[in-house]
Amino acid sequence: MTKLAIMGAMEEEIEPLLSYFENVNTVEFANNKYYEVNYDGLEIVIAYSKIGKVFASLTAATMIEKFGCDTLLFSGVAGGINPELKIGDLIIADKLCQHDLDITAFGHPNGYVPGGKVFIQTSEELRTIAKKVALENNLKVIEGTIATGDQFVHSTERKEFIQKTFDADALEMEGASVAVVCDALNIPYFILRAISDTADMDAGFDFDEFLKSSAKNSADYLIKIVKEL
Ligand SMILES: Nc1ncnc2c(CN3C[C@H](CCSCCOCCO)[C@@H](O)C3)c[nH]c12
Repeated sequence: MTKLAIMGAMEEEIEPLLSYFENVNTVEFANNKYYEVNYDGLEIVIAYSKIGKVFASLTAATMIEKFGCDTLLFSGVAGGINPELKIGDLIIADKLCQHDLDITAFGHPNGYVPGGKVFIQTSEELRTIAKKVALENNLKVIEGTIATGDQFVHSTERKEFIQKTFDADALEMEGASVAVVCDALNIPYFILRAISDTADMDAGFDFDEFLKSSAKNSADYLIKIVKEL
């Protein structure tokens, strides 16, 4: 029987998800709160990690190791790189990388450390379900590469570095760390984001303006996917 982890990074990213559920049991653990719900017989644990790769790794590992989740879905917002991605648009990650992981001084590529890999692939099965749901609901969704780093990107220069180095379509601060954890623990995972800004000089203003509406776009689509699991 599947036990599902649904994760975001910010409270604003899981608030629209929690609104779908009643009878929520809250478990406090490791300076965080984990919300247990039951949905059509499906056991689900929902949490927001707090911002950045370290918090996201802790939450993903906790949901799997402590709560026993065997599938992990992430819902949230992202900065758009691919010009096809407008604010509010949805992107599903087929693979993820860490744009700020850098030991190039030793001849290694950006995003690589020994024992790791630059790109980590998400679950093809979950992506297939998601694309079917998008088709059935007439939702425009892009599938692409998401780059993760511990910085809010708000400059064309950094955005272009990430695009050129990783051919990334969008960027954020948690997805690749969730990917490393799920890949190591052999847990199928799915990373969904809606665009809140385009990671350039206007990013901060756009983020503030579109966080809530984009987080809802992602959450509403994710719930439709959950119903198919
Ligand atoms: N351009 C961008 N660069 C990097 N990441 C993103 C993302 C994705 N999420 C949103 C959030 C931004 C962190 S700061 C939020 C403001 O906090 C305000 C609290 O005072 C973090 O969890 C990553 C959207 N646009 C981005």
